[in-house]
Amino acid sequence: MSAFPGYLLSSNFPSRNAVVTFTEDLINCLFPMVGDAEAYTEQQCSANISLRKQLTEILTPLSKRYELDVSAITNAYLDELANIKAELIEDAELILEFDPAAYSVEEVILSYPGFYAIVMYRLTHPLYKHNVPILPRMMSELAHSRTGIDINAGAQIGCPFFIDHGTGVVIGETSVIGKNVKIYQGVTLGALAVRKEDAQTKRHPTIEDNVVIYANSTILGGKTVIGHDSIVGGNTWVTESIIPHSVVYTKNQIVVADKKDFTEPLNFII
Ligand SMILES: CC(=O)OC[C@H](N)C(=O)O
Repeated sequence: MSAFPGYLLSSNFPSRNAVVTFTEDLINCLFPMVGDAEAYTEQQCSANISLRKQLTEILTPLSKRYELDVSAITNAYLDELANIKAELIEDAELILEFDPAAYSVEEVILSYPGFYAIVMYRLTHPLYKHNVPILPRMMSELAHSRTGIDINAGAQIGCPFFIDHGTGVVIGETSVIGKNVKIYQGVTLGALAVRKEDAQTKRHPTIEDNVVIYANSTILGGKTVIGHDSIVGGNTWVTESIIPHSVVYTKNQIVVADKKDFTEPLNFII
């Protein structure tokens, strides 16, 4: 009988509880009214004493297994929080501006699952860029389990970004999304083929600025580009690039692209 792999007994990994606490504290520092506002004063958060300690405690055991400069990563990450917060406020304001069912930016911040998923994405992406293993995935899967929205920390997502309703949204690791993009529940930005040997290649689509993708549409492939200012209608299957200013939708099970009400570029039937 083969022995169990040693990692099962290793203490070199972050505990789930530590990751949940770190995540909650991060969010409470960015948006004190989400948690216990009095416990997270601006002063405390700018000092980041507790966050620094927590991140160091999470990364130190990982650094025994992976090459990580714990203090450089921790400093760089905490320095990034102010920019992350500024971007998130822009995201929340776009949601308020675009969703007729949103009545205040506070409502968006406190309640929208799409906003929560974007918060977690913006908090995990810098960790991914610093080549931190496991932690960003644990955080994004926490958001996935809470919202049904699966955004891989490796995706590159511009600001502002809007996800409405959100359940079932999947945004793959090598997706690139421009500014001012809006997506609805069930949208998949996925790979055309799932092969382990493609791990280092761009497998997921590029969505340019000002695109809207309505519910349950699936856009696949690393070379697939949805041109800026386009609309992808609900339930549409797209595996080829779409030129800017298109409207793409499914009609009688056939995908067609029509001319949008713009003066320039012509559209085409695919
Ligand atoms: C979203 C998606 O295409 O997932 C498939 C696989 N995990 C990959 O990243 O390629």
